Amino acid sequence: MTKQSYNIRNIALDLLMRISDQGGYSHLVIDQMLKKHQLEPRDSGLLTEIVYGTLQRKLTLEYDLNTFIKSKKKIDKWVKWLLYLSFYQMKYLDKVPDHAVIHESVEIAKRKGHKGIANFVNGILRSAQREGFPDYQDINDQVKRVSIETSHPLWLVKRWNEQYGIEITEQMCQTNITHKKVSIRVQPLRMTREQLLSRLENSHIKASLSSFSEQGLVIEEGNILKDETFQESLFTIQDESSMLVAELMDLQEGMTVLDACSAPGGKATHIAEKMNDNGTVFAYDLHEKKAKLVKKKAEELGLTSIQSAQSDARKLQETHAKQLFDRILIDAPCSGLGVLRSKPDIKYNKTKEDIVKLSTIQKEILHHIEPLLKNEGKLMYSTCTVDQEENEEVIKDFLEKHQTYRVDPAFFDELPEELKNSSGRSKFGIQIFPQDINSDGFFMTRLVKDS
Ligand SMILES: C[S@@+](CC[C@H](N)C(=O)[O-])C[C@H]1O[C@@H](n2cnc3c(N)ncnc32)[C@H](O)[C@@H]1O
Repeated sequence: MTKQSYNIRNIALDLLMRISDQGGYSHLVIDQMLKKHQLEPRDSGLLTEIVYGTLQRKLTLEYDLNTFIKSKKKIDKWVKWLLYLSFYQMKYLDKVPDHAVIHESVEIAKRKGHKGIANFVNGILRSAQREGFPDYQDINDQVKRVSIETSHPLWLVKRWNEQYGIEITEQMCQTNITHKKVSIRVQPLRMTREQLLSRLENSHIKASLSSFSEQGLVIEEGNILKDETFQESLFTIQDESSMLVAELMDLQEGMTVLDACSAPGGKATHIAEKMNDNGTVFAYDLHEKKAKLVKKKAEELGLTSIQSAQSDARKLQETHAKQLFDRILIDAPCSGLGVLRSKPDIKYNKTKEDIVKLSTIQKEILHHIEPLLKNEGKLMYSTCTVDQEENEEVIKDFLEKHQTYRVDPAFFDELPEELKNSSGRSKFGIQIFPQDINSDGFFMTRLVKDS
C-alpha cells in the first residue's frame, strides 16, 4: 500500500468494528494497524486520537445519537460506529472542520452501504451541526448524569458512588476521559535521570522530574518511543503510581525478593534496580509466554539479579519449600479499573462477576504465598484497580485469617506528601485515585509478619 492510498476515517471505522466485535484490546489492535499501514506520523496521531477518543466516549456518543434518531428502524452496527466517530470529531476535535467530517462520512456510507444510508448519515450529522449536542445537566439523576457525561457504565458509577461517594466518583470519571502523560523510569545503573533528561533535551523531548520516584521522568512533549534512548534501553515506560510500588517496598541491597505475579516485568526490574542489581529477584507468572517477557526485559535492561519462570503463584510453596524471602510482592491480577485512560475497553467489558472471581483469586494467592515470607519480612500487595472488593476487602480478609500479620505503620509515613492525607487512605492501605497525582488508579499496602 502506498503512503497516500489510505483513508484515515475508513481505517478508524475498521478498527472500531474490530475492537467491538472481537473484544480485542484496543491498544494492541491499534498498534497492529499502525504497523500494517505505515501511516505518516501526523495521520497515525489523528487515527489514534479518533479511535481512542471514540472508544473512550462511546456511551456519551450513543446517548447523543439517540437524541437525533426519530424512527425505531434498526441501524447497522457499522453505521452507528461511523456516526460515533463523526460526532467525536465534531464535538472534541478543533482541527477538523465539521463540513469535512460530514462530507467524508457520507462518502464512506455511500461506499460501504448505499445511497439511502448515505442520506441517513448526512441527515443525522447535519441535524447535530444545526441543533448542537445535548446538555447533560438536564439529567436529574446525578449517577446517571456522570455515567452518560463521562461514558462509564451505570453499574460501575453506582458501585463507585456507593464505595467512595459522588464527589470522588465524578472526579475519577472525568479524569478517566482525559489524556495522561507518559512517564518513564531510568535504568540507574546505566545513567542518572539528570543525564537522561539532558539527552532528551538534545532530541527536543521535554520532560520533568517525577516527585514520586527518584528514577522517574514525566514526558511533557515529544514522542519518547521514537527516540534513540528507547532503542538503547536506558529506561522503562511506567506509570508513576506503578513506580511507587517498588519505592515503598523498603528494599535493601542483597535481599531475596519474590515477585509472584511479575509479567511483563515492570516492577521486577524496578526492584532489581533499587537493589543495585545486587540480590535475587525470583519473578514468576502464570503464563509461560509472559514469564519469558520478564526475562527479555531484564536482559534488555542489563539486569542479572532476576530469575524468571512460569508458575501459578498458588503453587510456589512447592518450588521454594526450603527458601524464605525478605520481601514479597503480589501485584495481583485485577479488573484494571485504574487504567481506563490507556485501556478504555476495560470499562465496557468488565463485569461485577469478574470482580468477585478476581477477589477470590487474590485471596488465594495471598494465602498460599504468605508462608514464604521470613519473620519480620514485608509483603507488598498492589493492584491497578479501584474497587474495595479487590483491595481493602482482600486485605481485611487476609488479616482476619493471618494473625501474625499487620499493616506496617511505617508504610504510611513513607507515602509521598501528596498522598499522606488523601481520601483513599484507610487502615488497610492506600487507594490512589487517578485524579490524586494524575496517574493510574492503584491500590497498595505493605504488611509485616511478626515473629
Ligand atoms: C498486574 S499484572 C502484573 C504486572 C507486573 N507486576 C509488572 O509490574 O509488570 C498481573 C499478572 O499476574 C499474572 N497472574 C494471573 N494469575 C496468576 C497466578 N495464579 N499466579 C501467577 N501469576 C498470575 C498475570 O498473567 C499478569 O501478568
